[in-house]
Amino acid sequence: MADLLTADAVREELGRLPDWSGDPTGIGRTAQLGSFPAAIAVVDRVAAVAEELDHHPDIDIRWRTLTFRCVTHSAGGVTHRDFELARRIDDIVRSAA
Ligand SMILES: C[C@H](O)[C@H](O)[C@H]1CNC2=NC(N)=NC(=O)C2=N1
Repeated sequence: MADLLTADAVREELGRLPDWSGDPTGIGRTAQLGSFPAAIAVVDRVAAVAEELDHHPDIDIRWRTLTFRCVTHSAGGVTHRDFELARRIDDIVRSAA
């Protein structure tokens, strides 16, 4: 099981990810894409990465605004795997924007 990060460690990692906020119970970001199909294309790419990492974000879809939340359910909080996934989500959003 992956190790839970402390509140300090979560704060430090969040300092490197300006679009993300959160605490040891979860981290999240929103992303507004240009259209609903563009948002769904991002979700599709995130799905592929989630399968690759075997780590899956919670995703809320509202027209062209996506909200991602990352938490390691099996650990009951935030781990390094959530930050790895968050960075991969940022890469995808960046290349789609
Ligand atoms: C069996 C498989 O590794 C687990 O169920 C994985 C799948 N994806 C997951 N994703 C997230 N975010 N947390 C988990 O605990 C988790 N567990």
